[in-house]
Amino acid sequence: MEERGSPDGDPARSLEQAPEGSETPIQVVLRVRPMSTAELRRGEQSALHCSGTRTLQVSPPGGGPDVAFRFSAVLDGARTQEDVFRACGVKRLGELALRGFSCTIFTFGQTGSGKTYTLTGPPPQGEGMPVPPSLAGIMQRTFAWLLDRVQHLDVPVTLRASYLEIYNEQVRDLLSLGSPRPLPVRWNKARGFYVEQLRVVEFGSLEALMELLHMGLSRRQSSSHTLNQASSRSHALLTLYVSHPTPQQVPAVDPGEPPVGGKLCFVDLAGSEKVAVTGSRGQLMLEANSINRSLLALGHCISLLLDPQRKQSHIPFRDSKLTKLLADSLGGRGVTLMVACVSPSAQCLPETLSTLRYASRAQRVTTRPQGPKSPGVKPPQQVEAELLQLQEENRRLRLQLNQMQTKAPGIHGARVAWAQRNLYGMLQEFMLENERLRKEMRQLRSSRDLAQAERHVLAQQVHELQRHLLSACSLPQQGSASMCPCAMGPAASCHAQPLLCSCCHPCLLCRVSLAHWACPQRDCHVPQQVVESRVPGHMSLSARPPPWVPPPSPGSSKPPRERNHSDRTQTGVLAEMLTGEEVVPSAPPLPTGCSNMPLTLRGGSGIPNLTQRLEVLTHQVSSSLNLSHSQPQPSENMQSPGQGLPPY
Ligand SMILES: Nc1ncnc2c1ncn2[C@@H]1O[C@H](COP(=O)(O)OP(=O)(O)OP(=O)(O)O)[C@@H](O)[C@H]1O
Repeated sequence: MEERGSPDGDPARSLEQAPEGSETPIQVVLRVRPMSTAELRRGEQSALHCSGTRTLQVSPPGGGPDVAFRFSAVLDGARTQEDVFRACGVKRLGELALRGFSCTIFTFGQTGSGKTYTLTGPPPQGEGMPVPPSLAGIMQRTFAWLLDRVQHLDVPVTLRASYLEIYNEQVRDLLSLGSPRPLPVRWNKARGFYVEQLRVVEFGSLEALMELLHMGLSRRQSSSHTLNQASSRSHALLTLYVSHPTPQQVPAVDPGEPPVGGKLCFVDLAGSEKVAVTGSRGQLMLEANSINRSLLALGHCISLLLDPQRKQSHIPFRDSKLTKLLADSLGGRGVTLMVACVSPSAQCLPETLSTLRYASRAQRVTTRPQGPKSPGVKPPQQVEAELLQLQEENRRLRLQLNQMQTKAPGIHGARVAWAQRNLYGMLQEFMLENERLRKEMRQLRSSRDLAQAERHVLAQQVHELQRHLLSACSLPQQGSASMCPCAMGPAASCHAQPLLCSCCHPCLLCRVSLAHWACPQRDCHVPQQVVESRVPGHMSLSARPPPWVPPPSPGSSKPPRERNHSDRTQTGVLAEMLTGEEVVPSAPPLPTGCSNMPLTLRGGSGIPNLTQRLEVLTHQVSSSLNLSHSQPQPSENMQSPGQGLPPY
């Protein structure tokens, strides 16, 4: 006979004997339920035989060698609920939880194999018909034992409970105040996987805890199918948190977080099922698929946990909510008991063999149980030693700090000096320059306004004088030769001719060439007004030669002042404002007095030119008026052109 498994008695005993943190195998108890009424009615035969208290023999229906499976405990259908409770060593697990360990009891098996019955007893037969105490499951018995045990403890114990189900891969709070809603499963280093916002309820009596249990059971998803009239369609996890609220205990990190301490978790897994056998359709089939998937993920994790090398690397606990929440129980620091449930019927043998293999693998998985991290009361010698160690560390750190401070001033002072020299100095320079630029800007604006006003007045005066001059020149001269409109002399007979010599510049006022007296063809000159009216494409005003620039005063021995940068900047800005032309601000000083080079209007020279022209025009007007009144001979009154108008 082939024998599998390596159980070793009481599931919690190995932990009692082994030191904390050592490799501890998952304990597996096998329970074979009695043949159900339906199975007996169908005349099905039993294929399982218990051999002793720890071995199960499987006899294939078609003959062949028996296969034996060995577990921590094997319980046949004749065993009572109390027998199961004792055989599982749940009291020892409860003691470990009180000491701060994290303990898990989970049932596993085919649908209808008796998992829920084992944990919570048979379902109530109706309203107001409580389950007889003799049929109470592991959970009720553990609750009763725990509450009794706590009352006899010397230290106060706080008990809390949470209850959730994983239904179609969603975590739902079975103790929620409102209707259950999906809750997220999170992970952090300190807690591992946990359900966020899960309600944790404190209880102080067995009745209160039973109420919580019934509340959860009534909310849990269940349906009827071929193999089970009240089949659980979800995995259910009820957790009891045990803590000792002593002054030494580290307070909980979050208000909603269970206090640091031990816990005892009861997991009622939904049963694996073959939908072809159970006849599940629609929603039932969806539920069955979800259940089977999560059980497959659990089996996969268990298989990988058997490989020591894989165990060190990666176990896919994240593949399902179930494996996430069982991660610590299977591969972490918990103490775990698995109760595998099977049907004795030969018709269920394939599923039963699957469960047995599953359970055999599971009992080879080991965990490293760890107790609470919160420190207990330390002996005085240890406290004294730690105190001395801390004092020494404190002295050493102070010394290091002093050394750093003695070195620091040089570095610190140099940095401050650098900052003062550079940053603060730069800041001051910028502020001064800004102030200077603001002042210069104010001056420029005021100069610009003055220049614009002056220019406007002068332009008006020029216009007025021009009008006077033209009207004076057009007066009829009886008995004498008619005067040239430029008032330089009598009008030449050529005024009637249309051509104007190209070397001559026109008079600004009468448009007659101002150099006609020097021109060999001056007899052919005509007033510019006549030319403008006769010649298309004549020169526009803007295209005419620029105004005159006054020469330096001959009597002045003072050399022209060298313009500095500010002057040039000011001049440039003014010129741009006045002419609209771009002027290079860094232009060299103007070549004043140079009459034979073409002049262009440059900045501030516009205003003196205009003033000069005004003076000349005023003189011309008065001369013209005098001439027209006294009718002098042209030869007598001919003035030197150089004395009349300034050259261009
Ligand atoms: N040891 C037992 N003694 C008497 N009746 C039992 C025993 N185990 C299970 N039963 C009965 O068998 C039926 C199925 O049991 P149970 O609901 O616990 O199975 P299950 O494994 O939880 O199924 P599912 O996975 O579908 O929820 C129930 O009617 C239950 O009362």
